[in-house]
Amino acid sequence: MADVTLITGSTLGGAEYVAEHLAEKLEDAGLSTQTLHGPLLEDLPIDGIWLLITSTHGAGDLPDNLLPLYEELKEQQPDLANVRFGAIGLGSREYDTFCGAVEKVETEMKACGAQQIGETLKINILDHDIPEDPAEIWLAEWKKLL
Ligand SMILES: Cc1cc2nc3c(=O)[nH]c(=O)nc-3n(C[C@H](O)[C@H](O)[C@H](O)COP(=O)(O)O)c2cc1C
Repeated sequence: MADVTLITGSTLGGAEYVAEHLAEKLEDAGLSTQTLHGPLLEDLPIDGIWLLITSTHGAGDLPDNLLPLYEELKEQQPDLANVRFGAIGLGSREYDTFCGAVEKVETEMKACGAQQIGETLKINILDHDIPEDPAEIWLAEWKKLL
């Protein structure tokens, strides 16, 4: 099992680029990683460390590729007491539902007993042309908490 499992939800690819960048940084720091774009529960280790990175679409909705996992968490309520997780959202302040998807995922992870490491980073793409930059800064602090 990898030290950190990165899980993405993305429609246009932005969250996937962020995940790939952060996976590289984690590997540089000597941690092993696995990156899964829109996995199902059965694809995931139910212990260890997850790093969830998702954009928001529709009106505060999850990207289509992360929706099945989110629904599994809601409906099956798997026991995630041995999972610790970090969370990053990509969104735009143009919307009232800024980063609504990552908030939903965070709530559901906690409802399943997972313990959050650090605070959720919400990246406003209007302020950051390159979302990898704030994500990398956040990661440097997050890594210290592992
Ligand atoms: C149709 C559409 C709806 C969106 N709705 C929201 C929203 O409700 N809240 C938000 O914070 N961002 C919203 N966004 C902004 C996206 O989350 C943002 O562009 C993000 O960088 C896309 O990342 P992705 O390439 O990983 O899908 C929306 C974007 C589009 C195109």
